[in-house]
Amino acid sequence: MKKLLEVKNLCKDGILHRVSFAVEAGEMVAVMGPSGSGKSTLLYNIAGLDQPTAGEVWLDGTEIAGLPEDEKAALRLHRMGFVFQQMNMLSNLNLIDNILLPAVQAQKGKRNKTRSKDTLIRDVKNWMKKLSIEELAERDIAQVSGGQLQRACICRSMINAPKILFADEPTGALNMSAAGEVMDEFERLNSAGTTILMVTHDSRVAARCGRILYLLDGKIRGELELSDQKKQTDMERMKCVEAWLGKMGW
Ligand SMILES: Nc1ncnc2c1ncn2[C@@H]1O[C@H](COP(=O)(O)OP(=O)(O)OP(=O)(O)O)[C@@H](O)[C@H]1O
Repeated sequence: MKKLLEVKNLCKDGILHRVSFAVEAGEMVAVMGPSGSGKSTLLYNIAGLDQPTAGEVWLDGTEIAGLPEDEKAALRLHRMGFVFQQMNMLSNLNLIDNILLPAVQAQKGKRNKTRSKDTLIRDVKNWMKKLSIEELAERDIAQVSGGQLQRACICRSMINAPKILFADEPTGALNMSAAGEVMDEFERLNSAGTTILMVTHDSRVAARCGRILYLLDGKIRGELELSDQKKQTDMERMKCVEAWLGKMGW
């Protein structure tokens, strides 16, 4: 399989210490580790939302960390999707306009508009339908549940067909059933070919990924491969993850 993301000796102030790993196209990988171990910092530095102090981040053949800010922003818009616990939706826009926004931004400045406004709206509605929130298009973001809002964030993150989706505690603010639904969506996206790198505290969530990286004090201390255990039940996979986390000192 082709390496889509390659992180080489990434350092950030005193937080990350020469972190190296790769993610292949089509993988769904979780990053776990104790609070303060540097998981969010790792995600932000990989995704170009923060500037590493040293090291390289290669996405699909482009080194991101050394790029000027405007080029990084363009890469984020066109090739990356983001789903965060805080969700970062704009409160002055309704649900559909929040999802539409990055799609409209991606068309700006393009001499040959690849998607007309009607096409963009159709694409947004298609995503909302896929994630069962099409009835909520006109609602304010304060008028939907946490799970529905997180599904809207997933629509927004997918609207420009990213190469990779970054998620920081995407189920952190959700109850168990909403978290399960959000994970169902991630699994569907991953099965359809989207590569996903997510930070989670939840072993139930991590057990649904193909691989888990364990971060401690800003270093990767272990890795658990789960892709060969697809035939196991969710409960068996979770037990396997919890046993491994126990060995890692979780
Ligand atoms: N902007 C910042 N400036 C300075 N230190 C920071 C900053 N952001 C985070 N830190 C520190 O870096 C360390 C790692 O933080 P980070 O948020 O990456 O950890 P985490 O593993 O994601 O934690 P949690 O699981 O609690 O979200 C912590 O000690 C934190 O206090």
